[in-house]
Amino acid sequence: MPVGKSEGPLRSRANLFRTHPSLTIILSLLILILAIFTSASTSVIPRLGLLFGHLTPRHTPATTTRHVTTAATMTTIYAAELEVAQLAVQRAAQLTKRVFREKGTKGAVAKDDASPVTVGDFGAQALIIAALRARFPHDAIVAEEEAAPLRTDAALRERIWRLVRETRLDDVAAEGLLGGAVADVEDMLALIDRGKSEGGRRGRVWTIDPIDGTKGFLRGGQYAVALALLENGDVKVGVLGCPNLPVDDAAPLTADIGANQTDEEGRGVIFSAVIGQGAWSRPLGTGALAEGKRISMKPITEMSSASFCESVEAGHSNQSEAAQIAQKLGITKPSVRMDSQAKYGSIARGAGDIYLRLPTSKTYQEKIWDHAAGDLIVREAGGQVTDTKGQRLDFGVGRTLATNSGVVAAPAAVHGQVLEAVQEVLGLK
Ligand SMILES: Nc1ncnc2c1ncn2[C@@H]1O[C@H](COP(=O)(O)O)[C@@H](O)[C@H]1OP(=O)(O)O
Ligand SMILES: [Mg+2]
Repeated sequence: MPVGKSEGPLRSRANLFRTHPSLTIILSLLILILAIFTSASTSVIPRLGLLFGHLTPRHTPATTTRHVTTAATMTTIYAAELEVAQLAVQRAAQLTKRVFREKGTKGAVAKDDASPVTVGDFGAQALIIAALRARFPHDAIVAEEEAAPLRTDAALRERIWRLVRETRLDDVAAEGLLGGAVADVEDMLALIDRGKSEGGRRGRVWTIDPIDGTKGFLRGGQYAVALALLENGDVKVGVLGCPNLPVDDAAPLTADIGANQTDEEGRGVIFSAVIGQGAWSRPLGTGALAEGKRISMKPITEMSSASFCESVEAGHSNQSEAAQIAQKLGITKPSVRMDSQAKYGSIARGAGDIYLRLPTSKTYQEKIWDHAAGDLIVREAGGQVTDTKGQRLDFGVGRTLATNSGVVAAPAAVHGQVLEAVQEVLGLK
């Protein structure tokens, strides 16, 4: 092809740009915008969430693929909430694990209601709320602890601040998704006190138990870092970090699962669920989220070989009534006792079958942070969760489950049978 023929148009185009420099600028801008949008699916959109809170993340497509594993990449609904909640729990668990490894009192402080709280509870709560504030700044928060004891105790405050300052995920992008570090001690106190919402049936409310099962934590047993999102009173997202449970979903519940935990390698699991999307487990890590696996409850074919879980603390659940219920059902195995919502996670993945929580007092009201995540995880794994009257747990009443009494959680197919035995023993029929 003659050279002149192909050069002609090129030269005239070059002249056009020389005579109209604004065209060069417009073209460059167009190229830049195109480049941004093609890379947006992997980097830009998730960061917009940091600016616009829950408005953007709710509609985030599978943008966070590197961190969101199978569960979330399949759908966009609550994907950002699920990812942030799991990473926040994973980060908080790094702090609680550090405290757990300390021998002795683990910084235990007496609360007004005589229940213990540790430096781990305060620190984990601050870290989780920091992530929620960064990503979903308009959401309300119902959390177990408040900063008052720290404001009057400088040594305690400093100890917790050191833990908070030093705890971060070892994956820069994951840490970035949580909004980064807490600014200073005052900010830490303010974060802890953001958890004072009254909850209720309207809008988005996160509920946090930074260390569920504090007594188990102090004893060296099971505990959980619990986080759930309620919308108009219903649980939509639930996450439980259980640092002392085996990673393997198929590992049977041993009699000693609730005791003598040493935070050894190979343990630690995150359970998660999103409404209508199933329940998942994955290893509890230190950086980006590990790959998750779908979990489901084990069908009970023979009630005689079923196992049931209950509290270690006899003051939290009536153990003698539970034994009578088990006998009535023909269950032959002794109960598996463990602290915290690790019980919900354990039955959700089929390691155990039934969880009974039988009131020990007429006046105690269960707290929403002690049940919200576990309730959804079990229901999404094929279970049914009610109170001893057979009513669904109502998380829209306020900070407590004021209208419920106890918990009966079992695979859906046998829940009716279990509830009947519960009601017979408790004299509710
Ligand atoms: N009388 C009670 N009945 C039921 N649960 C209780 C009672 N007293 C305390 N709890 C709560 O039980 C939870 C632990 O449950 P589990 O026995 O399954 O590990 C804790 O959050 C604890 O709340 P708190 O932290 O306010 O003491
Ligand atoms: Mg608790």
